[in-house]
Amino acid sequence: MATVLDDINAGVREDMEARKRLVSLAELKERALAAAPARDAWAALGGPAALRDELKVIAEIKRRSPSKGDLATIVDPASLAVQYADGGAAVISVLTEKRRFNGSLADLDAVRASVDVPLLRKDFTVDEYQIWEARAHGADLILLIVASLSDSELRDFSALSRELGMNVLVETHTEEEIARAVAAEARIIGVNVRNLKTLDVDRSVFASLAGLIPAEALVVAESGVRGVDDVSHYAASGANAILVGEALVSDSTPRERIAEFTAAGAAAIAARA
Ligand SMILES: O=C(O)c1ccccc1NCC(=O)[C@H](O)[C@H](O)COP(=O)(O)O
Repeated sequence: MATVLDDINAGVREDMEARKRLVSLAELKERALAAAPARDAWAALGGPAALRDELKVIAEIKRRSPSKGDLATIVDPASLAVQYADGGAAVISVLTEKRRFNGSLADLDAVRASVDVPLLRKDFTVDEYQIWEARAHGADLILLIVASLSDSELRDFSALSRELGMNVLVETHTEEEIARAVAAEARIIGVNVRNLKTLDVDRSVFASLAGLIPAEALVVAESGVRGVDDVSHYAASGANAILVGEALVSDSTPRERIAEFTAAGAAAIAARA
């Protein structure tokens, strides 16, 4: 039976084929190679293990989700991104998937023009075209979801992203997926506590898997942050960064929220040391 993730990926492929008819891969490559160099998302998220002294926040611009429907009316993603940056977000994630999340590359362009922090193009990457597209639109980091890709795709897409100067957030949800991410030499590994096949959110998944990730890799806890208790839980369980969508887009003071999450994370990390 097809899962939610299968359906999303099928829609992503269809939409991408339509974009390919408007902008060829050759044209996209020219644009990507002419773009300003990518910012260092690895360093922004803490860099080498010895330098990681606080919890970093990846703040997401997320309009809608398959699990919750419409989350927020984001009239101006650029001004939301400025609030995220002012609050201290290390990286801003922009969901560009159209059908299920109501995102777009126009959102990514608007955010790129408004802030200088590294940007994650948050999409369901299934084709190298999307990687060239991410770079052409100013992204610094892309998402690869292990559950959607073969080992060779994982390796090839990671290599291409690195060649273009970008970092890769490799997303996992199980022990086996972490082993595959490590084998692909991922340097930034996310554990998404949302099961993308069932949409269940189980925050305990993070603590059960984070310890399997090698110390050199940056560990990102993805999804399920609703308040400071969740932040403290993830930081105490080994997160170097958290990826937060819903809690920020549905808050009237996202800047203050990010500062609050950063402080809660720092306290939990200090207690862990
Ligand atoms: O958010 C969903 O419902 C969803 C469903 C299917 C595939 C992916 C989905 N979300 C992508 C994400 O991983 C989240 O946007 C991200 O981790 C932030 O999560 P949250 O803070 O819980 O909004």
